[in-house]
Amino acid sequence: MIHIKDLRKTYKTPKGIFEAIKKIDLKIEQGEIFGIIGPSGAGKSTLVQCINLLEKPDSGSITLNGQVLTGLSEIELRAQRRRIGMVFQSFNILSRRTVFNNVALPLEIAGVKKEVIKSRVDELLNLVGLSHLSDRYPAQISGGQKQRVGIARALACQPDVLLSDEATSALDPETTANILDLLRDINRKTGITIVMITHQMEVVKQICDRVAVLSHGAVVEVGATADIFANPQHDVTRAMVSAATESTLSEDSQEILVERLKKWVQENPGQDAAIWELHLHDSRVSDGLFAGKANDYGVRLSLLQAKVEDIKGVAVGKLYVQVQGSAQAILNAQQALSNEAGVQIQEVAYESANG
Ligand SMILES: Nc1ncnc2c1ncn2[C@@H]1O[C@H](COP(=O)(O)OP(=O)(O)OP(=O)(O)O)[C@@H](O)[C@H]1O
Repeated sequence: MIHIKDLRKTYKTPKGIFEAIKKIDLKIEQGEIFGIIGPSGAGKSTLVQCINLLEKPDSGSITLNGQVLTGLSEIELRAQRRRIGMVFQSFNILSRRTVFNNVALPLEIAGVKKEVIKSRVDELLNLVGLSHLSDRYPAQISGGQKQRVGIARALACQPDVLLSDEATSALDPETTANILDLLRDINRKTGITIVMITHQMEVVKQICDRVAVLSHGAVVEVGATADIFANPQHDVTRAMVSAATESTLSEDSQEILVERLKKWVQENPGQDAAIWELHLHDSRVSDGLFAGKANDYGVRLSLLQAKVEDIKGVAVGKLYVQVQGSAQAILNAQQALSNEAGVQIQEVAYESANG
């Protein structure tokens, strides 16, 4: 659908040539919601500008449904731009036009007949849930509603792709979730391909089928969202996944738990006890841990705290457990769980019977 091949883009700076995009190769399939994520400065905006034809790459190509977009004349570019609907972080809607007239604008520019515009805009406002606000001005609607106008306007000319550039970054979490639900709904109803450029792993987690992780102008990892969350390979991805699935023990709870751990060891001579933080990346942990395997190693596990989410069918999160048994049994269990069950274990506290 979209094929980005060997894309490179440099900028001239007073310090010399800066490689904003070193080399990007990506294939985005028809009908999918594809996320492009990366930290600040990774090259996301540069990539968006190359895809929407506002920046000319130094080399490489971008093909949309078989049509090579790079290397077109200005007139050809103008026509091709209509095939890509853009949604922006700052909404970019016109304050002097009503909701209806904002959505109608691209159709007016394209020279579409008035009655066709009316029915098309009505249909779009219905799709984004804004029919009742069609006569309002931007100052009279909320941020989330403004973004709905932006989405309806982006879809007006029936583009092949919806390119969302940080569309939810300025919105609160609840409104973000509503806008993401709307985008997923539009994707299901119309089959349109959606490319989500974002620095928020939350966005990827909620709606993207696949994701590419960008760092320093290159794709460092690409795959199905569930796989990326379950088994992140690159440091940048790991940091982003970890931040998005964060669950930590507060200092207060940690103190209380450590006190309890000490007490337990005093009351149970010859036994050690520890608190482990387990990083859960797939369902193996439930088989490997709570289905009784821990018993095989002569330790007892009890759950202290857990934050586990289902991301496209994969359990991702963190568990805190208390583990009790002989020093050797705890060590054996730790090694077996990390080696055989692939569970990442970090020791938060350890109390030994020997003091
Ligand atoms: N016109 C320009 N001239 C020189 N350098 C630029 C220009 N535009 C971007 N850059 C540099 O290219 C790199 C990538 O920038 P870009 O804006 O594409 O990153 P980004 O991932 O979108 O970051 P952010 O999330 O902060 O917007 C940055 O180091 C930036 O300073």
